[in-house]
Amino acid sequence: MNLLPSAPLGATPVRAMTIAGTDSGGGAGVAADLRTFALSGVHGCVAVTAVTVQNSLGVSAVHTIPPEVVAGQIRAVVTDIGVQAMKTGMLANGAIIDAIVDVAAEVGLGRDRAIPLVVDPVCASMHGHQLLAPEAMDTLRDRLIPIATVVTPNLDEVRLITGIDVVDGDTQRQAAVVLHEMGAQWAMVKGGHLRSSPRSADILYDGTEFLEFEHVRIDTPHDHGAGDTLASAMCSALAHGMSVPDAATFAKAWVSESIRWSYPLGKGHGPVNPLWRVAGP
Ligand SMILES: Nc1ncnc2c1ncn2[C@@H]1O[C@H](COP(=O)(O)OP(=O)(O)O)[C@@H](O)[C@H]1O
Ligand SMILES: Cc1ncc(COP(=O)(O)OP(=O)(O)O)c(N)n1
Repeated sequence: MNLLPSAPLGATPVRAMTIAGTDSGGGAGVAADLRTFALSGVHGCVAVTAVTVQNSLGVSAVHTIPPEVVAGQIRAVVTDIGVQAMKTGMLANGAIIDAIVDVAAEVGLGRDRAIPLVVDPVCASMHGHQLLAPEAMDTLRDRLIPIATVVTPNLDEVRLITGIDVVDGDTQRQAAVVLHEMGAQWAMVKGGHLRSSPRSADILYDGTEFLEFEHVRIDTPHDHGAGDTLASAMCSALAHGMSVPDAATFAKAWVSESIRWSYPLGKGHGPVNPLWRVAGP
């Protein structure tokens, strides 16, 4: 695959910010995003939204950060360091989403503004633990999705956001149309959960054409953090100035390799592994 360039040693790299939760097991959330940012030539900045007590078996507790502290982290970074792209992951509740959307208008974040925004609408962990309060769904739909440069739901998230039960390529495309109509500039509907298919195919749509990104389904239980890794790779590519379709091509290849080289960790699901990028023989 084509890799993204790193800045010469001593020079300031491009910057991106993740607005997301922490995973104490290090597999998903902020930890996953920072791994992908660093390995794709991007200096990663962080706005923490929540701390999760999490391991390979699941999430057992969540502590949320006050909305004004989330907004403060974003404002502090944009006004000093400057970023070329941002992504959201776990946002925990509607008040945090409101704070992000409000500060986004102030700092020029979102579609048709200076800083592109990848929205990974994380609602629950792979074990079913809630990572977004159900009452925040309207705020996600009505306020955050309309400022997304790209929104990247998995099929469970698609069902919660659009009510569409994706069972094949046709329903996957229907869901992409609805997400675009909700205001996202591009919708990428991920097909990782269509487990009966021998290929894992994601559909990208911008209101005019459907683009498909697919890879043979890799047989592994160690896929924790796959969604975060796809979205952060897309964010890195956008920070480097790539178009959304080119960023999606990069991100799909990046996450596929990272799933291929995932490893066991703990007693449950291990993480996907972007360290293939630097691993030696
Ligand atoms: N077993 C797999 N083999 C190859 N690609 C996969 C596999 N599982 C997921 N993917 C890809 O990983 C990315 C994350 O997908 P998905 O599992 O649907 O999201 P999430 O991790 O948010 O639940 C997508 O690009 C998807 O196609
Ligand atoms: C803190 C935190 N953020 C996000 C997730 C979800 O990770 P994701 O890659 O979307 O999916 P799973 O690995 O849970 O399938 C998380 N678990 N924790």
